[in-house]
Amino acid sequence: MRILVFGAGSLGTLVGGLLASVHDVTLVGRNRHVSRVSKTGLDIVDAESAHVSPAATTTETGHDADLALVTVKSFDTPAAAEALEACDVDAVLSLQNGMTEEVLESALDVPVLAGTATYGARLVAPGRVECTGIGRVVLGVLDGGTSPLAERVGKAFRDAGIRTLVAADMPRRRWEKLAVNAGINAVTALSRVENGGLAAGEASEVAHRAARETARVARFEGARLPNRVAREAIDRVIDQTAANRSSMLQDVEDGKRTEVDAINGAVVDTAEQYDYEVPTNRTLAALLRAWERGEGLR
Ligand SMILES: NC(=O)C1=CN([C@@H]2O[C@H](COP(=O)(O)OP(=O)(O)OC[C@H]3O[C@@H](n4cnc5c(N)ncnc54)[C@H](OP(=O)(O)O)[C@@H]3O)[C@@H](O)[C@H]2O)C=CC1
Ligand SMILES: CC(C)(CO)C(=O)C(=O)O
Repeated sequence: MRILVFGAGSLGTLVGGLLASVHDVTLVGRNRHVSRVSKTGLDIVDAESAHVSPAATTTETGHDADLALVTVKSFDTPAAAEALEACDVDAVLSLQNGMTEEVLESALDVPVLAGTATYGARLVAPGRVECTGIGRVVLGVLDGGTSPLAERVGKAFRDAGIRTLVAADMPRRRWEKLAVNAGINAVTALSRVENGGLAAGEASEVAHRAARETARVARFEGARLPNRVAREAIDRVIDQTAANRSSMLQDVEDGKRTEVDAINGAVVDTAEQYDYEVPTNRTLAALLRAWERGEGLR
């Protein structure tokens, strides 16, 4: 399969690098990283280990591929969609956190698959990515159900050794992931604790309230996500990733823009459509945006 990875940062480089062992992969990313990959290849280290040589470029448009994998941060999705409009790709798959697939779907006239990834990735130097945890990719049809395209993409991922599930219930899974991220990411970023710090105590209660609100909004949207399932999901992730510093905590520590708009902000925006109040998500979003507007960003 010819695969274009749009956004060769941590996750895109890891997944694109793994795919490159059996597929024809082009990474679209930033200068120092892509020029190192073009010259000497890419090292994948830690939980996965490989040396691969995908094509790599800073050129965003004019590519021809069977699949474009979108792995930019959520706030860069509109720009990614605009660039992909000027490419010839047959299908798109997002592995981003937050509700980004709708942005891609409204801008592009090719099928957009939904995806979630629980692999851990960190681009530690140009041409070198750490796999900090082997997780799983779950992908499928955005509105649910099955399709030959989703099966073909799932097989392409599995052929490359990536643990992958093709799921027919992506709407529920996306909301479940959003509930987990709405609870864990903002709370760990604001309280500066690792995920395990939310196992008990006041911050844990805030995280659970945010997840519960998200589950309620998911049900308004027609997703089958009872509060109990959302609670079990967040508890499971807190337990399994206790030592993790969430991606939003890392962004705050690095003085970088966060994905709050696509996570807690998306919960608030959707809740408004149903005249439903989500005070915990609203507060978390307001505090993170205040940090972003203030002295926080470098
Ligand atoms: N890292 C992980 O372990 C996981 C990440 N995710 C999700 O995956 C997504 C990506 O995360 P992550 O990989 O960590 O983020 P990164 O910031 O490491 O990667 C995104 C990369 O895309 C680049 N980029 C943005 N716009 C363009 C463009 N127009 N052309 C070329 N390159 C571009 C960015 O460059 P620049 O910074 O210079 O703009 C950056 O290098 C997020 O939604 C995240 O939540 C999900 C699961 C795990
Ligand atoms: C699941 C979780 C919370 C793991 O840290 C994550 O997705 C993130 O940090 O963005």
